[in-house]
Amino acid sequence: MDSSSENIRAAGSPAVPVIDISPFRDGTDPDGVVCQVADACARIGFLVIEGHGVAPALVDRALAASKQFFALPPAVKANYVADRPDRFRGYFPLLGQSLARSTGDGAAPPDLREYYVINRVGIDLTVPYYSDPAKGTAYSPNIWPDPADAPEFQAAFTDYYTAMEALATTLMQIFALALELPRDAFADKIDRHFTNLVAFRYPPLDREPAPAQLRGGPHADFGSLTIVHGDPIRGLQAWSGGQWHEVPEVPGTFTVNIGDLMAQWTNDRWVSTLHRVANPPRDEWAHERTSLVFFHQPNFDALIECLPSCQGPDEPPKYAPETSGAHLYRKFMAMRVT
Ligand SMILES: O=C(O)CCC(=O)C(=O)O
Ligand SMILES: [Fe+2]
Repeated sequence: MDSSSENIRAAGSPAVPVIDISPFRDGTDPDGVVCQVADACARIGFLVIEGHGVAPALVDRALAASKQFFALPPAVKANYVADRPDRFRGYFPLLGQSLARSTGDGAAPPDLREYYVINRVGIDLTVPYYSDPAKGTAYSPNIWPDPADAPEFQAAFTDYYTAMEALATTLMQIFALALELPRDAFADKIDRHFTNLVAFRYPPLDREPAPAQLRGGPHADFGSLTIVHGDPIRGLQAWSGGQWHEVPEVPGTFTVNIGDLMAQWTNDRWVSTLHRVANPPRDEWAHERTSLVFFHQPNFDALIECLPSCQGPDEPPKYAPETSGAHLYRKFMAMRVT
């Protein structure tokens, strides 16, 4: 089987470990957590975390607000489409983008999903770093739904974003230690991050999808790490060891996966794993899936180059140094279908 094969059912996945990170957060056994995370990042690039400290009510509010927004008529949702395609904010209609195109497959069909994107909250975007024209649309203000259309959306997403930002900071500290670096080694690369938080809706299927068309085509993520709150409606699958593995979506947990920039930093010692959102089997076509995904993205001008600790005499850097911003925009623009 190759990674483009269209199987729906994947292997169960003992390969993706469930890791309780509370001993790191409360300081009772930080090394134990660091070891488990290092192993998962090197082996499969996916882990499921519990003991993260994010209140379930925050997740529930963000999910409820997403569902309320997506239930609006298409003509209303269209009011929230950004004014230009490289401004990654607001509403993206069904069939407008293709994840697989980001991997160079320019003919891949569009993904079976719609979504809503927000970026930084709680900071002053008029300060020179953020308003600098050289940063393009990276630090554009958010597009918020009118409260008349989705009353809880802005508050729920602001709170969820803030919680994910704190969790990502903790994870980047765990990552630094797992790479035998000081705990704050990444701090000055992520203090002006431009992370997208995206609510995805994968609607029910009402017909056989086109050949190779999936809810989310095969791709690797673009940033440092991704934090996914999935749904009981499964579908997230990771490619490893020559087969697709179902990523366990355990209630109360988050799935974390490594993105391209972490692979570039570590010279592929850690894997930015190919993954996809598979279509449900025929008898589950009526089930829709809603996910909340935090795509942690280092500072726009952070130069991502092989960490000295990941470079040996026989391991020259595999990737040319590249900024976080350049990498992300290259990938974003490749995903466009319409
Ligand atoms: O919706 C999901 O669960 C994950 C989607 C995904 O992998 C992506 O958009 O990069
Ligand atoms: Fe992804």
